[in-house]
Amino acid sequence: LVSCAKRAKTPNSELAVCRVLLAELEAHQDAWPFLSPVKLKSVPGYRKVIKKPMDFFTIKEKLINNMYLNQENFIIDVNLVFDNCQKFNEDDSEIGQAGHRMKRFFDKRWTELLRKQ
Ligand SMILES: Oc1ccc2c(c1)N[C@H](O)CC2
Repeated sequence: LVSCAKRAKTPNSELAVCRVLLAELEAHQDAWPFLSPVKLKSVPGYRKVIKKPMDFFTIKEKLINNMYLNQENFIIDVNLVFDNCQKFNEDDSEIGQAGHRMKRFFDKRWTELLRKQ
């Protein structure tokens, strides 16, 4: 998907935490709405409403291709997944609730992992 990326300068340890975090997000039972890109052709309005689509598969591709210059850019992309979800889905919808649970999980885990460093 993304191959000719600029080589990252992020120290390996920072990227290792991002890989651990992403693996936990992908394994979460509420991850199903976020595992792959939203099919823009089959979801009316999504392309117009959501300016920057993002998902866990795309984030994994970017990690593999060293496209994150630092941990912060990784966290910005993960939060983009949840912000897009809150924008497009009602809070009391299935996907809306999954997004809130995933965001709470992510916020807890990255502070735990980063506070340990
Ligand atoms: O009813 C539907 C149908 C498709 C989607 C959603 C809701 N929400 C997702 O955020 C984007 C994809």
